[in-house]
Amino acid sequence: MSTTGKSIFCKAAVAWEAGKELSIEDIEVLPPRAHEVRIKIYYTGVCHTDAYTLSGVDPEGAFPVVLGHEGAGIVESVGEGVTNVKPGDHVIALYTAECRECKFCKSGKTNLCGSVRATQGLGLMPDGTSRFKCKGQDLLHFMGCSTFSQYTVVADVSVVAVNPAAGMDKTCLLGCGITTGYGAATITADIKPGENVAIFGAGCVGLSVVQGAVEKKAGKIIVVDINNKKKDWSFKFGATDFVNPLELPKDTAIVDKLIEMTDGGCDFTFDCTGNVKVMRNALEACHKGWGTSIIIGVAAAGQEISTRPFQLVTGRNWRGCAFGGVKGRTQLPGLVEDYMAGKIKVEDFITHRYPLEKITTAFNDMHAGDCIRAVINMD
Ligand SMILES: NC(=O)C1=CN([C@@H]2O[C@H](COP(=O)(O)OP(=O)(O)OC[C@H]3O[C@@H](n4cnc5c(N)ncnc54)[C@H](OP(=O)(O)O)[C@@H]3O)[C@@H](O)[C@H]2O)C=CC1
Ligand SMILES: N[C@@H](CCC(=O)N[C@@H](CSC=O)C(=O)NCC(=O)O)C(=O)O
Ligand SMILES: [Zn+2]
Ligand SMILES: [Zn+2]
Repeated sequence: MSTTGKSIFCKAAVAWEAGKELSIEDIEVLPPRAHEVRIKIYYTGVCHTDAYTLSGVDPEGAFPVVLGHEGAGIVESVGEGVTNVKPGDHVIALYTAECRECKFCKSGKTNLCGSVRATQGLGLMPDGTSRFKCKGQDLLHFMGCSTFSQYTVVADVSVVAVNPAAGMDKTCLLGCGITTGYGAATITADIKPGENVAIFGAGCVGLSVVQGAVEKKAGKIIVVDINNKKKDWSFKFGATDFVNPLELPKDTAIVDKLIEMTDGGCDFTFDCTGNVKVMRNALEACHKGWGTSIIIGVAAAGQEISTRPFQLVTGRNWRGCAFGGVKGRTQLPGLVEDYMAGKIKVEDFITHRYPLEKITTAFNDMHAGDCIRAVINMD
């Protein structure tokens, strides 16, 4: 029997309060309105940003909410006026929308899109309402995706159809972590052959920067991580060097070590930790005159970055990117093809797999240090 135009009742992991475990609930998912798409989510990754928001340190965090933003599924139904996807399409949800009509989209300078960002940040659909109900109350959406639900509703600008031959347990990871790191190296930095790079933090995002740096034929690809378990992972993805700052001699700072290893500093550094002290080190490890440090990590409310202005006066550049600078609707299908052609590793990032009921275990795994990505089977 068709579900089009009707509510769907399904399971979702609900975050009722900051700092509390997710709870598996029966929820109601309302039908998509105009320019909205309802998706049956098959798989979702668990990104550190989900844990960050659940912990309560996200200035935009609001509850109760259905978290999750790294999901792949199949379109169940669409609202009036949707032309970019249709029922049956295999899709990836996009937390960085692409409307192709706003000032940002038309600028050619950024992948950020202004079309739905304001309501997205409030946890609402573009018309200011929610499509989720549970126990008599509305649940908020998250990052325009809410992939920790068996069904979700997203704006049409926040979804892209991809090759249906690609396994959704893999393509879900292209919805955030892998694309973010790979795009940061290949699009935002656009590393040139021989350039030296340092990546701080070897999680899914950092290792994906490594993968992108290898693709761009970087010179030295130095991973900096305080966890020695990340050494083998770094070399597996193509790093040339691994440095644990906690193991340097007492009088050697990580910045000095990197400057020495790269004959004056790195061409590019990437923060993939969200730690503002690390961000400063990453900037100061850049080569005088031209080095660029790219902030990817997300820092807690109240955290600020600082350095001596002289670091910038003397030609270092400080910037950042969201989703690696990748335009989701335009570029993500191509990344899926690259994965299918064996040009981008995806399976290698999956260290844990769980059913929806075990999603809290996936959150706990993230803090244990040996989890790169956990993939949740939503079925
Ligand atoms: N800008 C964007 O678009 C996006 C941003 N993010 C953000 O990127 C960051 C990385 O995400 P993800 O890869 O999933 O996270 P992970 O936690 O998996 O990776 C972070 C890594 O950094 C290591 N680390 C922690 N502190 C330090 C330190 N002081 N010096 C060096 N290494 C350190 C961690 O070690 P340990 O294993 O011991 O914890 C871990 O290996 C997060 O802040 C996330 O929120 C994620 C996706 C998109
Ligand atoms: N809500 C936080 C900021 C969180 C943040 O920076 N998110 C990244 C993506 S992280 C993915 O895992 C992002 O895309 N930022 C750009 C955006 O428009 O949100 C806060 O308020 O500090
Ligand atoms: Zn993410
Ligand atoms: Zn736009």
